[in-house]
Amino acid sequence: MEQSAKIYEDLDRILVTKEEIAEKVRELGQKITKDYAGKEPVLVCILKGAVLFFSDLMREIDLPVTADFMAISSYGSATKTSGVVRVLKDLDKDIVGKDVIIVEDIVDTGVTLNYLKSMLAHRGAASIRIAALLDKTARRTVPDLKVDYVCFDIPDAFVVGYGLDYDQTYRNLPDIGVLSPKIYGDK
Ligand SMILES: O=P(O)(O)OC[C@H]1O[C@H](OP(=O)(O)OP(=O)(O)O)[C@H](O)[C@@H]1O
Ligand code: HPA
Repeated sequence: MEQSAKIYEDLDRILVTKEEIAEKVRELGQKITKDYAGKEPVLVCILKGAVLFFSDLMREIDLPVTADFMAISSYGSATKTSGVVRVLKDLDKDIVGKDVIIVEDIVDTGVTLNYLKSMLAHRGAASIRIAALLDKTARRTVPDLKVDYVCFDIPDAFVVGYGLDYDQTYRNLPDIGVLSPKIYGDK
């Protein structure tokens, strides 16, 4: 871990190791393979945070999936959601009649996914489910949001690594850790 030693110094602790991530992602891939047997789901990656989870998860799904990408912006400052969701890059293909699985790195307040789910539902998808790597339920402000697949429930702390960032940094950590509050102060 020589290469990442410097950024690891900014963590209070490691929350989920890369081995634990790999195991859960494998299990989730197998579950989705069973649940969608006979179907060809569209996996929608929500950029940028979900990109590592997405690429690992799709390799664990033994079905003819297709992949599409959407970029959105919801965070006002680096650590606080603005509550306003903007689409920065839309899907390439339409999803009418498709079984869609939205792949996200983290559900925090739930505002982003709630918005995305209803937007994609309005476009006529046959079904929409959410697969999230992390779920921070303590911060939920959208209590009705159903998160169909979750790898890890986590406590209310700002986390980075395996795709998750603070100010666009730390996404390349193989593990997920709690960022030391001294790094972000009151941002
Ligand atoms: O449940 P919420 O409170 O809405 O927060 C979750 C959203 O916040 C993060 O995105 P971010 O805007 O940080 O973009 P990124 O994926 O590019 O890091 C994350 O990827 C979710 O999309
Ligand atoms: O804890 C978090 N870390 C990184 N990005 C996030 N977006 C919402 N919550 C988080």
